[in-house]
Amino acid sequence: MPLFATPVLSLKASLLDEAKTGIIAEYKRKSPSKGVINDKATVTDVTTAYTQYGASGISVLTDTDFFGGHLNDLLAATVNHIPLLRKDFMIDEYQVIQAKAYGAAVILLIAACLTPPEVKQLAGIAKSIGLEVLLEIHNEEELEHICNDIDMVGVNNRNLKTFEVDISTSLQLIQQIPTNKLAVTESGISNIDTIVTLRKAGFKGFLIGEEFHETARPCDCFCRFCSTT
Ligand SMILES: O=P(O)(O)OC[C@@H](O)[C@@H](O)c1c[nH]c2ccccc12
Repeated sequence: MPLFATPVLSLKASLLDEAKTGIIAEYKRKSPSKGVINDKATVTDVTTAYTQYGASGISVLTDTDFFGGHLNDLLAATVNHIPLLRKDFMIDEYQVIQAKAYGAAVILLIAACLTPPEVKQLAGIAKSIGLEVLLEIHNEEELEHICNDIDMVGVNNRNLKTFEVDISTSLQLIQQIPTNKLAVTESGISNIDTIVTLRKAGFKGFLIGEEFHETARPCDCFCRFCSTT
């Protein structure tokens, strides 16, 4: 079967499945805010454990400069039968096609990096090749970037300029996210109580990275979360 005709998994359906945790677990080597996060655990080991312990989806950073990731990390994660999000700064059609070729089910479009017409264009291309689209917003103005081809809206709790995280960003913006778009909350989630609060507010997806890398074995931290969510 030609690559582009192969069916992809749906992150949206997986997040709506109440038998699962709603967690999108991230594989991350380093970040501009924290420096080195994980330089030991391999992408295959970590993503396999995330899958086994009940993640609804997996986010793989493919940006090299800031996050130490690579497209081959995405490919390595495809050994698992789980929706994969390509986490990168997407600005070009080529990257969307590349995401599909390396096994992603979903792309991230960051409103802060794109104009509303650019979001529309890239989201349209993604949908035409069977990918889902997660639009990331940080503030009220960026709600303007939401268009038909967006499946999920992610509120990033991390301020891109100061790197500070504030969960109230999610709690405020959820009220204005259209009800036909699945709401995801991103960054700075470090305990189960926060998930409970955000779930009550209406979020169906919880994107978590750093917290799972607090030990040399990210799956141990994930396991602790999942036994109680
Ligand atoms: O590691 P955290 O604080 O749990 O955050 C994960 C994820 O939300 C974060 O990595 C992220 C959210 N949006 C991004 C855009 C680009 C790079 C990274 C990100």
